[in-house]
Amino acid sequence: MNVRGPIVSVGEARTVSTSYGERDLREVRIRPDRGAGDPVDVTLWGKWTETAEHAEPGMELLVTDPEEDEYRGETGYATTDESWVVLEPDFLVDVTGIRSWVQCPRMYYLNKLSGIPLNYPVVKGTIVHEVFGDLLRGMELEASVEERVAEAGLELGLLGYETAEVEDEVRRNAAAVEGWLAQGTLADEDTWRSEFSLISPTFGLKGRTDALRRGTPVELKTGKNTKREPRFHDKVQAACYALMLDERGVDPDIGTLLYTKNTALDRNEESGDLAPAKEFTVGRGFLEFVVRERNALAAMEWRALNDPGERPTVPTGYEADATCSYCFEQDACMVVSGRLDQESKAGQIGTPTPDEERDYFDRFYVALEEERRETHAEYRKLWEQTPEERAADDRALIGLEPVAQTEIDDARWELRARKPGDAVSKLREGDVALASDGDPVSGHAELGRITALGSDEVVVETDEPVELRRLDVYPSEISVDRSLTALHDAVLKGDPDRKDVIFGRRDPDFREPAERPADAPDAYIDNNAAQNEAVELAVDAEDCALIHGPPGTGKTYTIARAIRALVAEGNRVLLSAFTNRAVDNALEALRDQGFDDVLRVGTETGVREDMRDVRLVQRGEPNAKAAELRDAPVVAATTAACGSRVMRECEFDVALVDEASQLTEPGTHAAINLTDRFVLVGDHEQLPPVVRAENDLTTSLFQRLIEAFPDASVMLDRQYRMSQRIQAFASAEFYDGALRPATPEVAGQTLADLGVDPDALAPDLTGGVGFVDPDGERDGNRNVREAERVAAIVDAYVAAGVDPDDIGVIAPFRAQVAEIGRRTDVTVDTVDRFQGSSEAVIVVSLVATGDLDGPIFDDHRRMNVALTRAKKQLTLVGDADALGTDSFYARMLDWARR
Ligand SMILES: Nc1ncnc2c1ncn2[C@@H]1O[C@H](COP(=O)(O)OP(=O)(O)OP(=O)(O)O)[C@@H](O)[C@H]1O
Repeated sequence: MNVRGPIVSVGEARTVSTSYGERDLREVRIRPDRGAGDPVDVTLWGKWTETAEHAEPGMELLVTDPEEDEYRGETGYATTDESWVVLEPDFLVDVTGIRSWVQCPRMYYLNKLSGIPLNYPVVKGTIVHEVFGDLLRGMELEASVEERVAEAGLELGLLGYETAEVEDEVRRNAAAVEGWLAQGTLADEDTWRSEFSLISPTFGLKGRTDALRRGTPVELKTGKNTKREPRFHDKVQAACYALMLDERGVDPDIGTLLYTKNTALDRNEESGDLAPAKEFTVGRGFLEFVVRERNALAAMEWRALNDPGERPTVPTGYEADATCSYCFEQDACMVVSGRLDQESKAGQIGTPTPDEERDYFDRFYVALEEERRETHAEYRKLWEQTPEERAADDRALIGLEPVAQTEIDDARWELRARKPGDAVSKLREGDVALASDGDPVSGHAELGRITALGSDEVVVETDEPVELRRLDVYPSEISVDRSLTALHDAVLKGDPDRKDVIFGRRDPDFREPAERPADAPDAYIDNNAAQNEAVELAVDAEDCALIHGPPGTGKTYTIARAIRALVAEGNRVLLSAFTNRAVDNALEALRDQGFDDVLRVGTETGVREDMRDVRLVQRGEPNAKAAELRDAPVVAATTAACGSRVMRECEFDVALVDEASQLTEPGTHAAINLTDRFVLVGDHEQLPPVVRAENDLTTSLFQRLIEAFPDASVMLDRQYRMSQRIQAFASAEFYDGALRPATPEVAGQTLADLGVDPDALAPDLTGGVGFVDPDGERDGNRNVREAERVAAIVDAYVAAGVDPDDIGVIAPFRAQVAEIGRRTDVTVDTVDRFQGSSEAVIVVSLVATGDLDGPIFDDHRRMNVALTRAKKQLTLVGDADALGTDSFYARMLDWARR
């Protein structure tokens, strides 16, 4: 039994005499049942009073296995010897975070800001870990070393290392692992598991242990340790895994640390215990210590968001006993403290950044931490929802039947499973997802990438084999982590000149046309004045340029032309976008325009097949690999990839960022931090940034800058997609009537162009735009009658001769997407999934009846996207009465019925 709920008040610390002698206690009043119950007192005894010191009203407290007592007719609870006390259990702390927190809380904070930089110890450590995994899987040492070092070719090359020296060092480190594994008692492979992901709902922990040996955690360290005992913070890390295993009912009594450098030490020079493997007993007291430290961390993070002070709470370093002068991070710590004017045990150097920059940093730091909470809330659904609820929520594919597990290249696994025919979810090919044996929390789960997702089969690639019975959406924190780093780099390392523009202290500068190179063409694009102006703005920008591109106005085409012009002037260009799709589309446009000298950075499954020939493969000879990346005139990667440790090492003259209106400010910084100048391309009248939290992250840097500096922007006003009739409404409502068809052919498109006889169709399905009211009934997020009607409309178009590939259906909710998908074979998806694409014929299912309740209808930008996907025929299906309740939708209805 547990008690759990938000804290109402925290009592004073007291000492009382008991039959066991003097004992400390502290009473905390909570509202049990997660706030639903009447307040009760929970007495925290002994060392748990330390956790009470961090507790504040509003935080959530969990006490496991408490003792229940009655006092003056009131029920109360008290900790027992079996109890764990956890603050903010919903805040999932990463084990590596606890490890650095124990060294120094401020180091934990600094690590969040700086991310994992590219340096040799990190790369070498990764290689040794991979070799460790290979050895556990029975691979031969030499083959593994060669393979893993080759795979790290790019990173090693960027760091200036040669293959032979790295192989040599890895071999010496790996010898420790091999020697240890060779000891007879460890030979039984079944007792081993390499790399095991663990999540703990009770302790609010998550992480990935290097290995499990007979259920006990083994951690690999590439450093040396000549003491008998493992290092303290290494033990903390192993103990966190022990806690998570404990929650699964395993009772790991020992933890093992493997210091691989020990075998490489010279016995004549080093004294002490040179054995690489050090074991320690995982005692209850130590585990409790780890939980208390985790609680202190979670409490600090809670305060960062909830304390009323002007600035978010961050650790100062005074919380730790550590000596700053011994700390490797001392310099970085002092710089951050100095620039952000933060209190710090290490002291400060440098002058603080201006107020507006610190305010900006604080605002986005908090916004990103809020986003992290939202991500944790997604994690929670993994254990709070039943598999059926998760499936109904489109967040999981359940009931999969494993068909095959095949070992493929690089010691990876391909898992194949049969999937029930009607199962649908948010998951798409290329997504990273959590593959599990049916229970992603207490069973066996591995992260993998979906490589194929057909109507009755799913294929996933993972590092370790799993019985694939369930596949869950994986709520990754990587975007938050990389955004924090990008924020840090932008504010603390950013060029002052750039910051003057970003913070509105001056207008962006542009070169005079006369200063263009003599061989620059008179016009970059001769059939579209706005596009030509956009390219001019891009090549002349000394800070930034903003290209506003409504639907189908040739953003991609213009980006490609601008890149060619910039390269012709000798610039090295970074091409980026929010999605892989947009990056590949821009590359395709570049190649269509005859420019091929590009390098695509991305994972194999992320990059579209026809762009794989220009994809940067990390594997290879270090120098050659580094040169490939450093010398490419155009490098293309998503903004998420721009935040990777490899890309953070790169420099460019100019960044062109597509879909910039869908990026948060920190997400945009990730790309533009790498460059001198930048060009943002987007449309703030279409979908805003994709975030879970409602805060500053919902406005893009693109939108903020275009509103601040209209003179640095141009709007592309000729569209190449929609007929005159289709574009009219969007043009009037979103673009002040400025959007026009680019040519008479575009304006005059009709269904007849597809060889269809319009007379064969009902009148409301022709004429460019039509409206059908099927008299349906909304039920939750679906409307069955409407779905039937939509399918019938699609059938009518097909019967009239439209190719099913030329038809798309858009619905506002996934439930309705599924409802329609069951009744037709054409592409059916949500608005968000349709952004950036188009079809000859689009049918939109509006679902709502009676009123327009729901966030979908509040954001007109979403509707703008839905209404601007069709080229020749757009048919809206919905309830006329519901649409009539809102003036915007009433105007839409008038237009559709005209
Ligand atoms: N100046 C031009 N001359 C001729 N064709 C053009 C021109 N600009 C764009 N196009 C064509 O118009 C079509 C749409 O262009 P593009 O794909 O670049 O639009 P987009 O704005 O990126 O679209 P989306 O709104 O989907 O992002 C393409 O077929 C492209 O080749």
